Amino acid sequence: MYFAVISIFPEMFTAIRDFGITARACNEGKVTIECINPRDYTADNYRRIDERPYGGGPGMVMMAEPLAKAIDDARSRAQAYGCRIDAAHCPVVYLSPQGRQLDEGGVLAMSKYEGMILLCGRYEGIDERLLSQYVDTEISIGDYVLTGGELPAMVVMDSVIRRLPEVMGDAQSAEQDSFVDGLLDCPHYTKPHVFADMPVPEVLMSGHHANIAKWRFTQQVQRTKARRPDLWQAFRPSAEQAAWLKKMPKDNDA
Ligand SMILES: NC(=O)c1ccc(N[C@@H]2CC[C@@H](O)C2)nc1
Repeated sequence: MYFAVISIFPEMFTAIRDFGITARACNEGKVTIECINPRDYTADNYRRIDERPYGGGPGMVMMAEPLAKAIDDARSRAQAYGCRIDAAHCPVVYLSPQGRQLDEGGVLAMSKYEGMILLCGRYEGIDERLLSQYVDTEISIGDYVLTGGELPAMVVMDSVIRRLPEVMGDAQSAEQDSFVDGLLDCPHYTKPHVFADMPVPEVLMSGHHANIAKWRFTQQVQRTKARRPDLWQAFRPSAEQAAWLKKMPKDNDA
């Protein structure tokens, strides 16, 4: 999968290109992340990419032209990579608090794209004419304002890359993540067997895989009910999960 990020701070993206699963996916050629700096598309000696806002007010606004040229270049790079560069296969995505809130369903949908061009703003934002002309969809990672779109862009790329079939090594581990089956994750334990006088729950030491699976599901149900009643309301159990729920002691229905 191809990602182009348009940002005046390309060095920030070492955070996902140089570490962990996302770095491995890049090194194995399963993912390409190209950083495109709008400053490289300016015509003046000062490499201006921002200007004072029309109508007055504080701060600066990012100018349309350098971003337009950067997006055009990103599209031709995506095409060279093999992407069809329409909105259905390789959308231009603007990260902003005005966007559609990112959730696991949206992540799964984005993991089907051939590529994505992620537009990262700074200052007070980007000239509206660039957004209306070039942006296919806006995404928000939450109802809060950040100094730039780079961290949201990395959140989007991280969550999408880990859902790519060719990247999910042990598919099970991704399946058991919070939200993937609509429930929060269960607790996890590893060595040592006793920590701070607390032993690991016996069932996990039993080697009885069916009991372990049931215990983990029960933990997910209890946690989801306690911490995210909204998720519990929306939860649609599989046939197997519905059977297990029926057998759960009443207190689990608290
Ligand atoms: N919640 C979010 O996903 C989010 C995205 C971007 C952002 N800030 C940038 C800086 C200027 C403008 O481009 C928007 N803040 C919050």
